Amino acid sequence: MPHLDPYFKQVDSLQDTFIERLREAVAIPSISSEDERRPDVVKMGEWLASQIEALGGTVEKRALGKQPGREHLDLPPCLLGRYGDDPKKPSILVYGHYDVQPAQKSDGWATDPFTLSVDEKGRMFGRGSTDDKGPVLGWLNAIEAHQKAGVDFPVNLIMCFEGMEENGSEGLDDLIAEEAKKHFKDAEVVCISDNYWLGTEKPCLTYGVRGCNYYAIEVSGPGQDLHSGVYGGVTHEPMTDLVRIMNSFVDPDGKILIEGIDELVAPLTDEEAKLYPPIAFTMQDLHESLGSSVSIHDTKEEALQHKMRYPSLSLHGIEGAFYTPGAKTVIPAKVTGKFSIRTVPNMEIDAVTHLVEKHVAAEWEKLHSKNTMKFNIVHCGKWWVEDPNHPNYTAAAKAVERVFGVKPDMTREGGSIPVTLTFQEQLGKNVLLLPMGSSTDAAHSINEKLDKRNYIEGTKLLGAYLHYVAGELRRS
Ligand SMILES: NCC(=O)N[C@@H](Cc1c[nH]cn1)C(=O)O
Ligand SMILES: [Zn+2]
Ligand SMILES: [Zn+2]
Repeated sequence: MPHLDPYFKQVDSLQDTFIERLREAVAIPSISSEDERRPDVVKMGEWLASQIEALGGTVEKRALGKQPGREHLDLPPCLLGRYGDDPKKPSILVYGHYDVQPAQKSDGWATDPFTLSVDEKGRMFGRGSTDDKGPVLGWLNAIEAHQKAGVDFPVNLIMCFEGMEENGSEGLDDLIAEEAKKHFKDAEVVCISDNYWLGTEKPCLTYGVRGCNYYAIEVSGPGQDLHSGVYGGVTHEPMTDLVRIMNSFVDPDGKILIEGIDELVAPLTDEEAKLYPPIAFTMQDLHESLGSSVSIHDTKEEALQHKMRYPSLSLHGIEGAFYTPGAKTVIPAKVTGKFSIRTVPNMEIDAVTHLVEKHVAAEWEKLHSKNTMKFNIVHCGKWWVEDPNHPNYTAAAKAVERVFGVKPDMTREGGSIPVTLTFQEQLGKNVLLLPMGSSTDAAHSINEKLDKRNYIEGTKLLGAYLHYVAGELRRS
């Protein structure tokens, strides 16, 4: 059993330093989906690179070219980092992202999203705190605590930190393919900390994610926005057309109404059904993380299956619509509806797109509208499922037991991290998701937070995992 107590003690005594590090990171509004924030994404990448270098690591800031479809924008660099180069130690690849989802105080945040605010319960609020700045910094914190505790770092750490994860990971697949036999060549396994526990108490190891096919439908007609009193009733309205189409995708119980989608889903076997009852999760956990009791399903097993192994379709928004307070009597001239499908085994990206496109065309036909409709694919990433009976998972389970005193749940994540599949396919190595945050962290939502306990114990966990995985890999 690795001698980890001096490391754990050092993590405890450095907690204020680690929180300051997170405060600095959260203060950089690295929103990858907003053009005007692109310099902040670049700034965040530079800040992160300087943190790695200050700890004695090396970093190459790899340019990824222009953003496809938005050629006026340079993609933010992907950081290819390394800490340690000892041929006697195994090399472990860790991935994370330094970009974040959009956030504005006016969305309903209780505090400024880009100022880390720690409350009396130790909840650290701020955009990116849990997704994914806190977990990324966890790896750096682990390095620092090893150095200050005088504990030998057990592995060579190969790092891949990108700045476009929340915007389709543009450019990353090509880079990974290019670097598979170079920067990533020594990596024996991959570990990613970018998802969440199912509840608030019990850690989990995650061996699957859903994919995400993201689409947009643009409907336009009038040459400009119109007065509804003057033109209402005499023109086809883009919003009316769009809402009809958007309304045809899914029923209020979440059932996808696009013909052929259900047939693409792998059936639930008796053996798989047995995996859900032992998972430590309650409907109360779900309601707590939802912030209310609006769940569709009544049992935890159904809820877990619909999060982990069935697809879902969500409507995200309508660009061009009138949405501010007040009663503007406008007919918007052009509106773009955005929606996505979370995909699962055995749904192939192109097969899903084909069915969606066919459905949209059929619904459009029914409208007999003189407006113009365009269907666009925004980005697609495939689902991923890994073999959890691998030393990588054995090591992580031992680390969880050591730090938290419990055996982790084995889960599949409802969200999407397409790079999991890319690493699995391009490197041919086992990939593990080892989350730091909990179910109540509100990633992507207002008041995103990371609990101090999850950050500090999570830092211990990431460090402990590196010791255990080094041991397991030596054994196998
Ligand atoms: N923490 C992972 C995460 O939040 N992933 C995003 C990825 C994505 C897909 N389309 C846009 N972003 C997710 O929404 O699951
Ligand atoms: Zn993330
Ligand atoms: Zn995210």
